[in-house]
Amino acid sequence: MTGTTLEIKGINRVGITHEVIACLAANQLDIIGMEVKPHYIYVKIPPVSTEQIKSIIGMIKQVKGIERAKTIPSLPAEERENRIHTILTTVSEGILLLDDQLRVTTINRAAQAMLKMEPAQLLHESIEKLWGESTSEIKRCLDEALELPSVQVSLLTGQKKRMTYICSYHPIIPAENSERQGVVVVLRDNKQIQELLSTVQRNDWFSFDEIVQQSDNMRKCIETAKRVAKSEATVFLQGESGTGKELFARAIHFESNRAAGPFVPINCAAIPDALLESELFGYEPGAFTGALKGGKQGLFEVAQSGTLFLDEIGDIPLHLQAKLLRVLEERKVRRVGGSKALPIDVRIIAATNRNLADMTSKGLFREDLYYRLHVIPIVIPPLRERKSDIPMLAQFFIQKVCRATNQPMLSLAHSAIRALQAHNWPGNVRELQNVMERTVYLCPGNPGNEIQAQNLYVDMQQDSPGEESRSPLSSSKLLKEQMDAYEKTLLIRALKEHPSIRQAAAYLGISHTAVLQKMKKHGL
Ligand SMILES: Nc1ncnc2c1ncn2[C@@H]1O[C@H](COP(=O)(O)OP(=O)(O)OP(=O)(O)O)[C@@H](O)[C@H]1O
Repeated sequence: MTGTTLEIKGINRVGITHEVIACLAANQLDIIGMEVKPHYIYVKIPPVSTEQIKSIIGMIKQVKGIERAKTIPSLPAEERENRIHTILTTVSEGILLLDDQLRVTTINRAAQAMLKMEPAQLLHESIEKLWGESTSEIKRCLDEALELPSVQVSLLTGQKKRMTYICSYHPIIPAENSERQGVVVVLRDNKQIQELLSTVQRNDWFSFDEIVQQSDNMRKCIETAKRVAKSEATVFLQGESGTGKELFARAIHFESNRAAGPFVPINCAAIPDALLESELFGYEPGAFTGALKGGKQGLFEVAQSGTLFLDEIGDIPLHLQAKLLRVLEERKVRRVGGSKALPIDVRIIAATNRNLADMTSKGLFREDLYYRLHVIPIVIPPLRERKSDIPMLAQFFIQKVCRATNQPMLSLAHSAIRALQAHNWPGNVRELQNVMERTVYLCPGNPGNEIQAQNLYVDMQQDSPGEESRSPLSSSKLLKEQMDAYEKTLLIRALKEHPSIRQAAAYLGISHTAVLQKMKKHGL
C-alpha cells in the first residue's frame, strides 16, 4: 500500500511512542503500519504533501527526547519482505512455504514452473493434495521441528505427469517459545541436478582419442565401440585386468547421447557382499541397523539419465545376480526395505576379466543374466597380443611423469623398447604404466636423456623363469624384494586359476580386500 513512511530516532522513554502517535492523530492521520525498536519508531501514514510532512516532522521533533525525524522509502518490514521476495523469485530451487496445517501460503516462481501449476491452484491448498501419500516426512518435519535431508519424491504435476524431484524440508521455528509455525519445502529438479553435476565433473570427460593405441586389433575394438556408443545397447567389455576396460566404458558414455548425464562406475569386486545390494539399489529409512535416517539412493538412481558401469560383474554374488536381472528386465528399481518401484533410465556397460561363459557353465554365474548383459561384446586384447602399442604407450606414460615432475623429457632407447616388447605383461597396461613411472623416478641421468634396457624396473621373472632377471633390482635383491616378487607370482597364479577374486582369496587363505590391496600394490 502506498503512503509516506517516517523514521523517528529518540531516547528510550516510557510514553514517547504514544506522544508521537498523538502528533499524527492531531493531524487526522491514520496509521497504516508501525514498527518500534530501541531508539527508533517507524510509522507509515497515508500519502501527504511535502508541506504537510514538513509540519508533521516539526511537531514530532517537539516531543521530549526525539532527536530527529525523516521520511524513508518504506518500513523495515516491507524492506525485508521485498528482499525475501526478490530472493524467492530469483533462486532456481522451487520453494513452498506451508503453515501449521500444511497449507501452501507462499510459492515461488521456480516451484510454479517445476510443478506446472498456477499459484491459484496451490495457494491455501493442503500439501496432501500435491504430495499424495508421501506427506509423512513433511509432517515429521513439522511435528518434530526436524530438518530433513534431501529425498527423492515423485510428484504429480499440473499436467498430470509424474516427475521426480529432490526435496528437503525445513521447519520454520518461531522466535521465542511460541507454537510451531510451518515448513519450508525446497524442490530441486532431478534432471537439473544431474546436469549440474555432470558440468562440475566435466574434467572426467574422456574420448576415444585419449586411448593410446596403434595396433590393428585395438583399432578394431575402438571402431566397434564408437559404432555402438550412440545406441542404447548394453555393452559387455571383456579383457584381462589393466587392459583399459574402464577407459572404453568412459569413452562410450561420453560419445553417447547420455554424455550430459552421469557416468557412475562401480567395482563389484571391491565392495563387500553385505554392502553391494544397498550400494546398487539403495535403501529406505530404517531398512537395517546402521542405515542412514533418510535412506540412501542406490547407484542405479544416481546414474539416472546416464550410464552405470558395472566393473568386475563376475564377482556379483548369485543372490544379487537375480535382483540385478529383475532390475534390468523391468527397468525399475526397488530400494532395500522399500515397496515402491522407481523407474530407471540408465544404460548399462558391464566388464569382466573372467571367463563368464565358463562361469555360467559351472553354475557360478546366472545364464539368463549373462545373456542379458552379453548384447554387444567387445574383447579388449591383452598387451602381449598388441606389442606394437607398447612403444607408444610407454612413451605416453614417460611424458606424463616427466611433465608432472617438471623434469627433462626422457625417451626410450631401442634396447629398452625391445626389452619392453619381450616382456609378457600379465598386468597389462596398468603394469606398463607402473614400470614406466618407477623407471622415470629411479632412472639415473643418462646421456641424451635416453632410457636403456638396463634402466627399466620391470620384473622379467615371469618371462623366462629361472633366468636371472635384467631388472636393476635383480643384481642385489634384498629379502623383501624377493618376497614381494614371490608374492606377486603366487597372486597372479591364484587369480588365473580361480574364477573370482573371492575364490582366489579363499585359496590363498586371505581376505578378499587383502587380495585387492595386493593387486593394487603389484599393479595387477
Ligand atoms: N590404451 C590406453 N591408453 C592410455 N592409458 C591406458 C590405456 N589402457 C589402459 N590405460 C591405463 O591403464 C590403467 C588401467 O586401465 P583400466 O582401469 O581402464 O583397466 P581395466 O581393464 O578396467 O582394469 P580392471 O579390470 O583391473 O578394472 C589406467 O590407469 C588407464 O588409464
